[in-house]
Amino acid sequence: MESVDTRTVRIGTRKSQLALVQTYWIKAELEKHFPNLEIEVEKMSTQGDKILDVPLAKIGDKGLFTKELELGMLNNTTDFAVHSLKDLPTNLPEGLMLGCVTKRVNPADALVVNAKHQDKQLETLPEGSVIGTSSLRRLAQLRHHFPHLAFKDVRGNVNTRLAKLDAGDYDAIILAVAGLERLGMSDRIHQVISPEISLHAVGQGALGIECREGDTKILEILKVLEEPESRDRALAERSFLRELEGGCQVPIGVNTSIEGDNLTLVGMVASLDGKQLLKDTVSGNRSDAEQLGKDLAGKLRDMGAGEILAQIFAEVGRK
Ligand SMILES: NCc1[nH]cc(CCC(=O)O)c1CC(=O)O
Repeated sequence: MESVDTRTVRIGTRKSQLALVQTYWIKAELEKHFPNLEIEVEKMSTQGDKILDVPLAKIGDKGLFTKELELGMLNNTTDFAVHSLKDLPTNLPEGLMLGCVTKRVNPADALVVNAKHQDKQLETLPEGSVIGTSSLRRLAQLRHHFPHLAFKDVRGNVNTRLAKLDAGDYDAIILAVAGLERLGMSDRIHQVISPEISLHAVGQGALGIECREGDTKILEILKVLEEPESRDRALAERSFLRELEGGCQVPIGVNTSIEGDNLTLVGMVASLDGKQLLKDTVSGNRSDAEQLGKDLAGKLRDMGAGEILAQIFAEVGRK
């Protein structure tokens, strides 16, 4: 059999700083395992990178950050794409698959504050403080716990958002811990938000590598990057989201943990005003990860999640 490291491998990536950091990390890891592998990086612009003046929730999220990368794989100009797993839709185009989930870093959200609030926490920010977030999930949960705060959309990559915060457009913004850490900006993490306050997005903190279905050589190469716990947790979380038919831009949050063979999945669905917040937990063998996600979705549906989501799709003006 021909060895896996005798062909050139081409990685497709977005051009944002975070995407490039993640892609070059994957490239370096693969080069450690396969010193003879030739790896090229193909930088592409996605719709999500181009449309910067419309709130994310209004555009919808069906592959906003992934479509162009997927076309590259389908027409064989690239072999795989590195995504923040949370940006990867739960249903992939025909012919493509989630080939690998890498070891997850801290999946929590972080509060980042304007300098004038250095001495404050989420709990002590003054009434009316303006919090920047483009995520309905963060919005709904924070409104639920802190109805006295004000919320405003913020778009752009991490650097753009931080610049707007520092310029005084916001009192604080919410960003993923993982993104800030990967960009070497851990010093901006003012407070790590606990799961009791805000459950994170499905897949947050892990990288997902998408590739052609049945491309055994690429799948063989990607195996060295796979981390079983992160993979099982991601499968449970993605199955939960898929079952509720929500993308990244719906107020759905999760938290997962594994102890021994037991996987616990916490999930929530909230209304945009934060007044309704449904939350429940399932637990079972990690080999049934996807079934656990479905079970939890069923539980939340029984509690009324379907009505909350239908209301949101009507409000946001799509579906
Ligand atoms: N939607 C943008 C996006 N996609 C992935 C991350 C952070 C890294 C991660 O969650 O893995 C971010 C920025 C953010 O939410 O702050």
